[in-house]
Amino acid sequence: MWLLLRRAYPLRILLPLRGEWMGRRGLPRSLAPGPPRRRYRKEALPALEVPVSPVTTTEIRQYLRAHGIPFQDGHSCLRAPSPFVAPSDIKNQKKDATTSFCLFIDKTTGHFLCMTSLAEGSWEDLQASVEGRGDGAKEGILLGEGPEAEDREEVLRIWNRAIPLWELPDPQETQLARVMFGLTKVTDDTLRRFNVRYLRSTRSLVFPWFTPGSSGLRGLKLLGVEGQENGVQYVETTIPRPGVYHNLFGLPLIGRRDTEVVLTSRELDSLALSQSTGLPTLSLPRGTVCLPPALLPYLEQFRRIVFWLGDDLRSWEAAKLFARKLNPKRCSLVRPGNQQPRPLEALNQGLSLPRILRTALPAWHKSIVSFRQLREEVLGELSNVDQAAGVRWSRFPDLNRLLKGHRKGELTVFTGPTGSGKTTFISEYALDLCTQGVNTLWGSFEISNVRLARVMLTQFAVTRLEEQLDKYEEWADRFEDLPLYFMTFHGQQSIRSVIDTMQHAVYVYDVCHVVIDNLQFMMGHEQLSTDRIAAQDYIVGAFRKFATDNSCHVTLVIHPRKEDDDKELQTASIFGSAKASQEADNVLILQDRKLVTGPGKRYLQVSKNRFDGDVGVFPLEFNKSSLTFSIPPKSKARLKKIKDDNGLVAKKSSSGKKGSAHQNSETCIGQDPCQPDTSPSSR
Ligand SMILES: Nc1ncnc2c1ncn2[C@@H]1O[C@H](COP(=O)(O)OP(=O)(O)OP(=O)(O)O)[C@@H](O)[C@H]1O
Repeated sequence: MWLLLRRAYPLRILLPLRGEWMGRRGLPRSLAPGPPRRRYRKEALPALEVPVSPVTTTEIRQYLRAHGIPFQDGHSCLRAPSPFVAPSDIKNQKKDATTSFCLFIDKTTGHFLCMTSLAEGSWEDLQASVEGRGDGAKEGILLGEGPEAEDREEVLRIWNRAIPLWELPDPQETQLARVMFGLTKVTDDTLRRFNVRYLRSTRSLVFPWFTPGSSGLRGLKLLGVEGQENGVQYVETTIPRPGVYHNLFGLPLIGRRDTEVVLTSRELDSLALSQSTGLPTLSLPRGTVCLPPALLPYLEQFRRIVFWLGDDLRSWEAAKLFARKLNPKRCSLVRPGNQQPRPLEALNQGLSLPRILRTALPAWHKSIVSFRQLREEVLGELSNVDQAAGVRWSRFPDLNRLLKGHRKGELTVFTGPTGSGKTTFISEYALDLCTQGVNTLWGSFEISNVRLARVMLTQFAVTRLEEQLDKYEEWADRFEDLPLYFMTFHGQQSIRSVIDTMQHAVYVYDVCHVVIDNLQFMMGHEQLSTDRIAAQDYIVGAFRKFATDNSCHVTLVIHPRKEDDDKELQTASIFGSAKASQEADNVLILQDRKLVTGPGKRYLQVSKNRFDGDVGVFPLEFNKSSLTFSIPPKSKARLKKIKDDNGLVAKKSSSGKKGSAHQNSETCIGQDPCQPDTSPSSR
C-alpha cells in the first residue's frame, strides 16, 4: 500500500477578503466553530515553493526513456503507466490506453497525478519512486485522500442540512432563491443533474466537489448573495480553503469520450450552458483568478476547449493566460461584449448560447498578426476603457489619477533615497493591489520575509499589532487568505534563478505582479562601474522581457546613484545608464528632500507614465504605528501642474478631473511642495 501523506500547499488564497459576517475558514458565523484553533507558526506566511532544480520537458522525456518507461505526448502533460496503482487494481480494470497510461506528468513542472489512485507529487517524488529509493514519506505519495477530518465533518454537516431547491417547503422561498441567484430559467432537472442544493440557514447555494471517479464528497462551495448599492454581489466560501479547493464543477458529468468542453468561471454559468447547449461544461474553482496546474490532467482529453469566462476585460485576459497553459492551439475564447454577456445572463436575456459559442475566436496567434486578428481585441479594450486602465488602488487615489491603474505586462521602476521608506511604501502599494485579487509574488532580497510580512500585516490591519496580540490570529487568518507569495531567496542571487522562480509562480499560481526589492542584489560582485552598468542593463532587459512575455507586471526597486544631498531625485538619478528608465513603462520616485515639511512626510513623484503620459507628484503622510503611507481620507489635496523634472515649480492649479492633465504634463497633488493654493479640493 502506498503511503498517503498530506502536504500543506504553499498557496494562500484568493477570495476577496471576506466580510465581517464570515468566521474562520470563511464559514458563515452561524456555522463557524468556536475560538480560533490555529496556533502561531513561524512559517505561517506563505513562501513560494520552487522545485529544487527546475525541470524541462526534454529532461522529463530523457529520464522516462532512460528508465524504459513508455509515454504519450499530451497537450500539457506526458502520460505514462502509473507506478502508483496496485496490480490488483489494474486487473480489475479494462486494459486500454486510458487506464494503463493513467499517470499524468506536467510538462512544465514535472508534477504528477495518477488518475486511478489519485496519488500526486513533485518530479523529485516521482523520480524517487521510479528508482525505488527513499522511505514512504520522501517518495511523497500525496493527497489521494479526501479532506481533513475537521473539514470532512463540516462538509457532511452542511451537505446533509442542504436540500434540493424544489424540496423547499415554501414555494415563495423557492421563488425568492431562484430570483436571488438568477436561476428562474434554470430547470429542476439541470439542478438535479449537477447535484446542486440549497442551505436555508445561510440562504446559500451549495455546489458539491465529488472525489473523481466516486461519489465521495471532497469539499463544497457555498454561494451567498449580498445586496449592494447597485445590484447584488455573490460571496463564495469553500471547504477546504480556496488554495486547495480544486473542484472542476461538472466533472462527474463528463464522459470519457467527450472531446470538447466549455470552461466557465462560475458554477451558475455552467448550469446555464449545459441546459442551453447540451455541451460538456466545467467551471473553474476560483473563476478568473487562477487555473491551478493540478487541474490540467482532467482537461487533457479535450481536443477543443472554449473559454467563456465572463463579460469583462479581466475575463478575457484571464482566458488568454489560461489558454497558454492548456496549449493555445486547442483553445478558443468567447469575447466579452454587450451582445455576449456571461452564460447565465445570456440565458436570462433569451440570447442563443450556441450562436455566441460559434463566435469564439481562436486563442492561437502566429508570430505575425494582421489587424483582422487584432480587431476584436482592440474593440474589447475600447469598449472597456476603465478596465483597460487596470486595477485601481484603493488606498492611493492620487496614484489612480496619474497612472490610472495597475496593468498587466508593464515594468515599473521605483527609486528613492537610501532609508527613505521605499520598501515600506512599495509593500503597501503591492498589498493594496493584492487585497483586490492581484496575485502577487515578492522577491525581498534585503530584508527577511518574516520582517517584510510583519510590515505588511501591520499595514493590512492598519494598526500596531504588537499592542493587540489577541487580535493576531484573526488578522493572520485573513492575511493568509491573500494571493500572496514570497520568494525564499535572501542576499545576492543570479538573475537566472530569480526569473526561473518568477516563471514558475506565473505558471503555478497565476501570479500577475512581481515585486523585486531590489535590483542591486542581482548585480553580482562586479567592481568596475562599467561592468556594473552593463550588468544592470542586462537585468533590466530580462525583467522587461519577462513582463511582456508573461503579461505580468514587474515592479523593480533600484537604488539611486549617489547625488548631492540637497538635490531632488530625477529619472536620471536612477543608478546606471538610461536603460532602466527607457525600458520602464512607469517610473516612480519617493522624494524626501527639500519637499519635507514635517517629520515622516514624503512625496511620490510619477516621472514617467507610458500609458497616458500624465506625470506629477503627491504627498504621502507616514503613520508610524500602522506603517502606512496612504493619505487619511479627510486630508485635503490639490492638483498642480509643475514644470519639469529638475525643479518642482508651481504654475497653476487644476481641478484634477479626468483629462485635465495632458500628455507629458506634470501634476502636483497636495499643498506642498507647491505654493499654498486656495482652489477647491479635487478630492
Ligand atoms: N516617511 C517615513 N518617516 C519616518 N520613518 C519612515 C518613513 N518611511 C519609512 N520609515 C521607517 O524607516 C525605516 C526604513 O524604511 P525602508 O526599509 O522602507 O527604507 P528603504 O528606502 O527601503 O531603505 P533602503 O534604502 O535601505 O532599501 C523603517 O523602519 C520604516 O518604518
